[in-house]
Formats: sequence, C-alpha cells, structure tokens
Amino acid sequence: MALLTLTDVYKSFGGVKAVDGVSMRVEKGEIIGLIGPNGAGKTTLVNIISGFYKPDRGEILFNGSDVTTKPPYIRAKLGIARTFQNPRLVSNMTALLNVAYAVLGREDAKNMSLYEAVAEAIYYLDLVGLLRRRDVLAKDMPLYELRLLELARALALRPKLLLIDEVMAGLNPAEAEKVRKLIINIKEQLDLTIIWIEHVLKLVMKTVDRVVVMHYGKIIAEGSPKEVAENPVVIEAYTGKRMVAI
Ligand SMILES: Nc1ncnc2c1ncn2[C@@H]1O[C@H](COP(=O)(O)OP(=O)(O)OP(=O)(O)O)[C@@H](O)[C@H]1O
Repeated sequence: MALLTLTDVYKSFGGVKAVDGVSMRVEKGEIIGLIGPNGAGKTTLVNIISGFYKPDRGEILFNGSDVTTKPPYIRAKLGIARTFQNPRLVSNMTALLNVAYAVLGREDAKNMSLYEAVAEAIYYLDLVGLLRRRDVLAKDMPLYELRLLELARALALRPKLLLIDEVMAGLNPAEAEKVRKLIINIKEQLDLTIIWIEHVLKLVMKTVDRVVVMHYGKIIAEGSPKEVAENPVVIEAYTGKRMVAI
C-alpha cells in the first residue's frame, strides 16, 4: 500500500489553476524531489497534502485513511509534518523551547512533563546539529540555523511523511550541502518518507529516489533523476536550457 495517494486533485485561485488534476503515489521510504518552474503549483500541492488548503476536487489517502477534508492538526496527528519556506518559529523563544513546544503539541504528549519534552527536544536539536545553540533565541539565529531549527520542529511531531519546502533558499553552497546530508541522515535514522520541493536542482538530483516535475499545475514528468534530466518535455519547461549536470 502506498503511504500517500493523490487522485485527480484540483485547486484554483480565481482564474488560476494552481493544481490542475494531479494524481500521485508515494511509497513508504521514498524521497521524492518535487520540482518545476516558479508558479508551477508545488507549494499549493504541499499545502493540499498537509491540509492547509482543501482541494476543490480529488481525493487524498494517507496511510489508508481518507484525509481529503481533514484539517492540518489531524493530518499532523496521523503523521504528516512540513517545513515552511519562511520558517515559522516563535522568535522570542529559545531553540530548545521551540522544539519542546512542538513535542508538547503532539497527541501522545498530553501527559508529558516539560522536563520530558525538553529531553526529547534535545534529541532532535542534536540530530540537526543545533544542540550547542539550544539557549539562543530564534530571532537571534542566522537563516541557516533557522532552517535546521525548522527541521527539528517538524521532526518533533514524529512524522511518517515529511514535506520540505525550499529549505536551501538563501543558503550558501557549503550550508546547502550540510543540509542535504542532514536530509539523507534523518530519513535513514527516523525511517521517514520525504517530499522535498527544491529549486536547487543539482542538490535534489543527487539525493532523491524519484523526481516529480510540475508545470502550470500539472505533473509533466516523473522518474529517476537521470530520466527526468534527459526528458525533452522537462528541458522545454525549464526554458529550453539543459537543466542540470548529473
Ligand atoms: N493563496 C493564493 N492566492 C492566489 N493565488 C495563489 C495562491 N497560492 C498560489 N497561487 C497561485 O497559484 C500558482 C501556483 O503557485 P505555487 O506557489 O503553488 O507555485 P510554486 O511551484 O510553489 O512556485 P515557487 O517555486 O515560485 O514557490 C501561482 O500562479 C500562484 O500565483
């Protein structure tokens, strides 16, 4: 059984068909790169999967349950977590409390003490390499650390499916490479399935199992990184240039 199945999903904003009949299966343990030119509909699709947008039409099954009309908190409970392009953290709280707060928001943490939540938060901070920075306020952290903290916050929800939205934006190549390795590491250690929206194609292509390409709200290609990079339809969508050297 697929972990996630989208069937004929649509979402329009006024006259704009942001997601236009998308069907997609995600198997457990996969890491999928979701790519496509600006405005292709990638973030809208992630908003639909995480429950921030209700689709106009179509069906979403997650782990055997129909979640099409379920709100984000129910989907989070079932195991869907996401990061945001602009990290959504509490700026006046320390890194540690930001993650502990996410732990305490979990259904299974109802009877958890703050002490236990902090202990668990320390594990996630360590996993993303931010343990030494645990007492720094989020508002005092540079973008690279905020991206790591955003990942730790999402992991603290103990997801089965992690949706990562443009985590590399604004990072330098060395930072981006560290985050790429971290994504591989957390996937293995926490047995995750990942859908990763990314514009830095070179990083996606050398990391993911499968690439899904969107353009004008539709999936125009999918396959291995090599297949997709050589697909003429994809090259055309990326303004005719050869898209990436792999
Ligand atoms: N809340 C909204 N209201 C109106 N239009 C929207 C909204 N969200 C997205 N759109 C439109 O839907 C289309 C798809 O946008 P979306 O952000 O999903 O694309 P994207 O592939 O994530 O783009 P990018 O790579 O630039 O982030 C665009 O034309 C966008 O302007």
